[in-house]
Amino acid sequence: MSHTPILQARGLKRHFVTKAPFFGDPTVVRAVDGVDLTIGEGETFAIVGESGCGKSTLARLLVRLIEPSEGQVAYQGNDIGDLSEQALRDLRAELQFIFQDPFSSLNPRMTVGALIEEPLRTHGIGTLEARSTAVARILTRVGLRPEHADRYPHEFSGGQRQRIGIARALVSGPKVVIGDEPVSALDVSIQAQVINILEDLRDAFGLTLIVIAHDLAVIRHMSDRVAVMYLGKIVEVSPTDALFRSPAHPYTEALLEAIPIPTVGARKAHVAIEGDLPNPIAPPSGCRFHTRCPYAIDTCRTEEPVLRDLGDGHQAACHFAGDLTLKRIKPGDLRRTPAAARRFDVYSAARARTDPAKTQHSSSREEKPHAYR
Ligand SMILES: Nc1ncnc2c1ncn2[C@@H]1O[C@H](COP(=O)(O)OP(=O)(O)OP(=O)(O)O)[C@@H](O)[C@H]1O
Repeated sequence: MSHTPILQARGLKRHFVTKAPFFGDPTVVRAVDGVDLTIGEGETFAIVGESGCGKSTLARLLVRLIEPSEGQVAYQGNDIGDLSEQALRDLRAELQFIFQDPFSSLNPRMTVGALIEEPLRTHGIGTLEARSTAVARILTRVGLRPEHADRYPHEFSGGQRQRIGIARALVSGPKVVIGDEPVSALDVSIQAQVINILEDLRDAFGLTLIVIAHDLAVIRHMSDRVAVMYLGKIVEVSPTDALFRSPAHPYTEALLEAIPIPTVGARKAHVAIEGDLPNPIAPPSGCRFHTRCPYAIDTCRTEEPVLRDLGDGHQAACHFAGDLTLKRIKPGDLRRTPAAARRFDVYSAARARTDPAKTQHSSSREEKPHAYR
């Protein structure tokens, strides 16, 4: 990553303590459980993962909409945990959020003009006249008209309301914008328009964009780098092309295999990842993905893999992530081609190095049905 760092998280955790309704001890949900990341100025950084893996919590921690249980976030090199009230208010103007649901995030009793102007008023930016000029200008930038300022949100379609949400987020001239599923509530036909607007504004204003999306096609299209989250941790982070070309973590591989094949008239091959997301109250030992991973060996059940550097900014937290060739081998491959059989031998040898107890049982692994098919 050649960009200057703009946001950095170190050892970031957010554990939600929920009280038991009647009896019993409170439970602790480890929503974000030790995240380190660096986001560069001007880059579009995506966060993906199944529902409940901690994406929204991480995004809220990055802009201090919620407080961490542990760890730090630095914006332009300064810890945002130590800010005074005033400095925090100034920070809020620079780090803005676009919410998923344009219906509930806009106050229905305020005109569109008042809604878009609100962040400027809150941060004491500009005179009344300058603010109304800024509102008219940003309305035009998002493809609406200045006279729309006098109308109310219910008079607009879903796509237009999301444009209003974007205008509201951008009017104060932020440096970082976080979109939490910014298009997933919209019709597919409208999604591309809203994405185009976001990309235009990003390029025009040199924004750093952090996008949370479950739609991998959106992410592939928009982002420079992707972080994959699983149960509160980042398990892979990579430039987008490399992630889609050669995922290094079995969870990423499973997410990619779950993408429907967009062939007209064909039945969609929508493959779900086997099993449910384990409860973040008691995450599995060792590698948190081992309970659903078709490659798991004993080591995976006991030793937690750390994010390892694979070169060119690609990192993955998997005991096998060092050799991407090995990662592509699936048990079923053995029965298909001699080349695949040879690769399987290499794979078994690598497993033996990591987990000698498993060497003599490698053939039994062939019988295990592949979890992603
Ligand atoms: N305020 C809260 N109190 C208790 N638990 C919470 C709270 N907010 C989030 N959680 C829990 O933390 C975990 C992570 O939630 P989070 O919303 O960050 O996940 P997510 O990946 O963004 O999911 P989604 O895609 O569904 O929004 C979930 O188990 C969720 O139930």
